[in-house]
Amino acid sequence: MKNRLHDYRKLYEKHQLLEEEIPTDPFELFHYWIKETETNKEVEEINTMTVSTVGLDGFPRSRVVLLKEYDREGFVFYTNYLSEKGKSIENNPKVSLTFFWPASERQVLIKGIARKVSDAESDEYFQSRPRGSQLGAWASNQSSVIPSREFLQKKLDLLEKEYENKPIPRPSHWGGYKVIPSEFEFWQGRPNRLHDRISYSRENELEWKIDRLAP
Ligand SMILES: Cc1cc2nc3c(=O)[nH]c(=O)nc-3n(C[C@H](O)[C@H](O)[C@H](O)COP(=O)(O)O)c2cc1C
Ligand code: PXP
Repeated sequence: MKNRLHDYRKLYEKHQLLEEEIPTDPFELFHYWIKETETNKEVEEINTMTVSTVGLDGFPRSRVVLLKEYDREGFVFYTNYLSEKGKSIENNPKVSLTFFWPASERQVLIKGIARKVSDAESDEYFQSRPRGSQLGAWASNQSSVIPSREFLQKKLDLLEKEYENKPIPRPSHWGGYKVIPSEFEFWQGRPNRLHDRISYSRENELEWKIDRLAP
């Protein structure tokens, strides 16, 4: 059976991205796009992004994570350092991030190097999480094969007892990565599939080369 999705057809026409209107600093444009998307209260989880890594087997692998912080240096997400992605990053820190905000017909691609954030930063973020999420980080040996759902639940039950009325420390294998970009691409959907694509490539600490790419 062939399932055709040919009739999904959306015309992108909400915005445009023109050279004369963009900042020289891609972080500024990213910030502007996030802030603008945030004003649309119908958009959920605008901080989701796809992080792609190169696996130990040489294959790329992508998964969604939550962007928790960004500044003029880079983009931070939190995860298990011993997960599949963690091991991949340790072996090859070259990653890409992809944001897709359908409501504003926009996509942002980022190419960069992932570096662990400091223990102090990871501690601070970990302590801000709900206790359930903190225990979840202890309970889940992320990416490993487990026998059943019950296995996880039992681990959680034991951890709840162990840490009852006690602060939960951050597992040393759980923390943040900051992706330091060397390239950004801002994609704005336009009619006739003739989208605007503006790329920023890092030239030095402060300067970026701006190019328009064919859609
Ligand atoms: C909306 C959403 C947000 C997620 N956020 C995170 C996150 O911030 N950190 C994380 O480790 N996994 C997050 N996940 C789970 C990952 O997609 C993935 O399943 C997990 O990190 C294991 O990936 P790996 O086995 O490739 O390392 C999220 C999944 C979804 C759908
Ligand atoms: C496995 C996993 N780890 C970490 C996170 C980040 O969660 P939090 O917002 O609690 O830090 C998520 C979000 O879905 C997740 O699924």
